[in-house]
Amino acid sequence: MNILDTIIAEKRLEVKERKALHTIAQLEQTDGFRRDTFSLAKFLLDGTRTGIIAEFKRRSPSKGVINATADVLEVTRAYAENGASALSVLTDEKFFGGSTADLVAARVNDIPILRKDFIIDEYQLVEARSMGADVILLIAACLSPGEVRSLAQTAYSLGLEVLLELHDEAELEHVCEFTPIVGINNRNLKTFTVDIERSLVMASKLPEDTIKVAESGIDKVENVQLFRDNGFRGFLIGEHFMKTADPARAFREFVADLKNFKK
Ligand SMILES: O=P(O)(O)OC[C@@H](O)[C@@H](O)c1c[nH]c2ccccc12
Repeated sequence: MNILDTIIAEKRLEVKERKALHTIAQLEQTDGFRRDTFSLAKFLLDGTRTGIIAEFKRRSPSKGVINATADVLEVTRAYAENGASALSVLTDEKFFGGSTADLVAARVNDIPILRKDFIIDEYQLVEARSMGADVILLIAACLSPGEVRSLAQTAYSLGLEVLLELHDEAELEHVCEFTPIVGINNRNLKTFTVDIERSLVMASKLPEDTIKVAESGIDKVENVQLFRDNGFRGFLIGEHFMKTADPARAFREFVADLKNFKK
C-alpha cells in the first residue's frame, strides 16, 4: 500500500466517526454557512495580487515535522497582508498535523481559504463550508472522474469553489465543467518525488480557459516567473515558508524578491 492509499483508508474511518458526531443539519446551522464565500477564481485573476496560494502546514508524511511552533493566526495574517491571493490550510490531523481549529483561526483573513484535506465524501464539503472555507481540494489520484464530477457539482451548489489536483496525463479525464480551476501537483503523492516540470508539461494539455495553478516544490521566484510565462495564475507554496523559523518573514522576502525579479 502506498502512502496515499494509507491516508485514504484512514480518512474513510475518520469521516465515519465525524458523521456520528455532527449531523449535516447541525453543520448547516453554523456561522460558516451564513457568510458569503470569497471566489478563488476572482482572486487569482486579480492582477494586483501575487497569485500565491500560501499554505499553513505543520508536518507532512514526506518531510516529517516542518514547523512545530508556528502560530496559525500570525502566519496567515502575514500571508494575507503581504499579497497572497489565497490561503491553504491543512485540516488533516493524523498525517499533516492540521485541524479544523487552524482553519477557523485563519478565517479572520478576508481572502479565499482552501481547505486542504483528502475529500472523499460529500459530508466533508458541508464540513468545509461550516469551518469557513471557500475552496476545497479534489485529488484526482484518489477519486474516479465520476466522483470528481459529483463532488465538484455539490461543492458549487454549497457556494464553494474547487481546486482539482492532477499529477499526470492519465488524470486529464477528471477535468469537467465543474472544475474550471486545475492544479498540477509537481509532487507525486504515491512516491513523493518532486518534478517542477510536471506543471509545464501538463499546462498545454488542459482546456484553453482553465485557470492553472502550479503546486509543490516551489522555492524560487524564478519558478513562479516561469510558471507565469506558461500561463499559470496560481502558485501553491508551503514548505519554503513553513520550514523557516519565521514563515511570515520568509513570505515577505519571497514577495519582495518576486517584485524585483519582474523589473
Ligand atoms: O510544501 P510545498 O512543497 O510548497 O507544497 C504545497 C502543496 O502543494 C502541498 O502541500 C500539497 C499539494 N497537494 C497536496 C495534497 C495533500 C496534501 C498536501 C498537498
